[in-house]
Amino acid sequence: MTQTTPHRSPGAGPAAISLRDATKRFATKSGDPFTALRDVTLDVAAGEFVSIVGPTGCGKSTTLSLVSGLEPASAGTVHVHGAAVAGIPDGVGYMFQADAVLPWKNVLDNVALGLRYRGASKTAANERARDWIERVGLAGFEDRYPHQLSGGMRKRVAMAQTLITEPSLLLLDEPFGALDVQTRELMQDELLRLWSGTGAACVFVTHDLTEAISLADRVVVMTAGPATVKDVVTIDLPRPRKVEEIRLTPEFIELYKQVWDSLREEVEITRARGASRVA
Ligand SMILES: Nc1ncnc2c1ncn2[C@@H]1O[C@H](COP(=O)(O)OP(=O)(O)OP(=O)(O)O)[C@@H](O)[C@H]1O
Repeated sequence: MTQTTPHRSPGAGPAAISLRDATKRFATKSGDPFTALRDVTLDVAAGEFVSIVGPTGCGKSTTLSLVSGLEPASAGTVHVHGAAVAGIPDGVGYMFQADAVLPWKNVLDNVALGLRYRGASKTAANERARDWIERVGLAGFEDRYPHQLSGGMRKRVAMAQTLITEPSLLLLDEPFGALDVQTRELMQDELLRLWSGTGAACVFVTHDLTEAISLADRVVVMTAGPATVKDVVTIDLPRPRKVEEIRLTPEFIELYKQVWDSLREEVEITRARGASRVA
């Protein structure tokens, strides 16, 4: 189950993302730096889907911040497509739990936004946006504003908004966390459908082990904070996957046990710390 570093699929191509002993310390008011992440070593290949799970507050989002260039590493290295990360690398697409759709723009303008920022003409951007709106199942809703859409529909807009720029790195931070269970499963299937064949390296942070396993080629289990990689579990389930079906298979249940066995200890450590703080 556990691989030795660097954590990487056998036979995979050159790493799209490569962290080596990446450590992140934040300055604090007391003057003592707070270590959020320590010695994280991880490779993600182009076209690979990696889920990151770990106890609450351990440093999962911070890992994404290092890859996206939002935060510099305090020690160690972070490379994207072979180049050291300094600022936001080209080709990064980000999706968070909170919608990034702009309430004052309609669906068409929201989806076209990324291309417009990159200098595409309105006609060209709108044409591509209409295509993506169709791909995410929202044809006919181009003129609607975000408040006129359901949570799942807004998530579809966010997906189209992210994918229209054809990112080579897709960083997803609990993107479906706020959705009801049925919509969430639907969106997971949609994400796999839209991502498959794009060649994008995908890093997906979630608290939900079922979601992590259903989507990924590998699940990275992080330790209690400051987080480092504890285990990497290879998810050798066939693709294409239908998430609601694959979850019922004995292979899936076995993988779930493996991931949970690894994670449980870290969750207990985190809970014990929380209890000692309020004792
Ligand atoms: N800018 C910052 N300044 C100081 N501390 C920070 C900063 N960003 C994150 N932290 C701290 O770093 C630790 C890791 O945070 P992070 O958000 O990466 O955890 P997480 O695993 O994504 O959390 P969750 O599971 O709750 O989503 C936390 O203790 C957090 O308070």
